[in-house]
Amino acid sequence: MARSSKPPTSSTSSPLNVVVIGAGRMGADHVRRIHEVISGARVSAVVDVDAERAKDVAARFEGCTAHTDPAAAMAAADVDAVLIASPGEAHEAALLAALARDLPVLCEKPLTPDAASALRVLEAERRLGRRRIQVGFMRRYDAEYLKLEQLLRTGQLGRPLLLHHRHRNVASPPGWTSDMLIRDSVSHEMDVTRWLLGQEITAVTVLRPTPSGNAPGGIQDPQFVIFETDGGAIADVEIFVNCGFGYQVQAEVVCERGTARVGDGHAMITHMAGRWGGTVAQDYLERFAAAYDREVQAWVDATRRGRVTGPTAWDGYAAAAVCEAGVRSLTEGGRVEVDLVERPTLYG
Ligand SMILES: NC(=O)C1=CN([C@@H]2O[C@H](COP(=O)(O)OP(=O)(O)OC[C@H]3O[C@@H](n4cnc5c(N)ncnc54)[C@H](O)[C@@H]3O)[C@@H](O)[C@H]2O)C=CC1
Ligand SMILES: O=C1[C@@H](O)[C@H](O)[C@@H](O)[C@H](O)[C@H]1O
Repeated sequence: MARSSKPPTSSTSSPLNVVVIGAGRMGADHVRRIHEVISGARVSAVVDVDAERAKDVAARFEGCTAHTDPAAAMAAADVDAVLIASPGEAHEAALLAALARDLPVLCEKPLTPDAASALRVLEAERRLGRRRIQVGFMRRYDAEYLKLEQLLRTGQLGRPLLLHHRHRNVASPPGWTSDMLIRDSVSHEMDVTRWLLGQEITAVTVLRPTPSGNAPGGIQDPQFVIFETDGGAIADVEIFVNCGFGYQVQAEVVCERGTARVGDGHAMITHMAGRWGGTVAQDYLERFAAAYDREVQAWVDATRRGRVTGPTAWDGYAAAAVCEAGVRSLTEGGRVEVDLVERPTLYG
């Protein structure tokens, strides 16, 4: 947990004024969450390059203004914090503008789309001399993943040896390409593997099974991804973004003295008319609703105390570096080593 030298502009009794950049699927959902679900913050401005979209989302909440330029919105006098939910390619500019104003930021994953731009952000934060950025790897706030991480930390199961992940989406959005399975989807497993094991990923191998006949535009879907870590563990990820039936995210850790598994989604099982079963979530907004709520509440609470918690810019950079290795393995084949710079002392 890092302590910032600059307390938020708001006093602890007044809500944090948040600028939300990007009013698409995630941005609009975070705006709703800040106004309707969590406490201690309000959205003072919504920014989107699509002026109509910004206006539409801002108009739902009293006193919320609409903008098309992130830097101009951040320049307003009453801004305490920034939530970035624009596409990954737009994150670097928004992050650098927020850091230039010493504003705390919750940035949706990815921190940035590649390691070089992520390093530029790390360098800007290092120059500032304090952590201001939390990256939106929300699985760290999911009740099941939290339990798993706590169990592993007790050491009861012994040393983790293997980690199996499954990540399935109903259908990929229009225009998806094969590398997006790694960059947009498997980036979560990169973070969760590093977090659960407390180890860095050192090499990535992407295997390409015969694609599903339902994969649009001939994209390579599914893929089977293997991570090696600096602690000697191996993690595998089945990523399948056109599975058709539901949104499933599961993880099983195999340790020296036992295993633990999350994500089976057995909230309720029915037995009826000679059959038994439950339901499968249909997307991430449903499956991880509580995790997003917990993530944004934790960010607001920490920010109001002048602190920065959660996944750091280093975590975002590490995921970007692993993504690059993964995309190279996907396109060129074989095992690709991850190229990580030395971790700056700011990130512990
Ligand atoms: N944590 C999670 O589970 C998820 C995270 N994401 C992440 O959230 C971010 C947004 O994704 P979606 O909402 O799905 O995308 P989206 O395409 O629905 O929305 C993006 C919005 O940003 C706007 N925009 C584009 N460039 C901009 C700029 N330079 N400044 C301001 N606004 C700009 C677009 O007009 C659009 O309204 C991405 O980084 C994505 O990876 C997305 C889905 C799930
Ligand atoms: O971050 C996300 C999306 O961008 C991505 O496209 C999905 O595959 C993930 O499940 C979701 O959590």
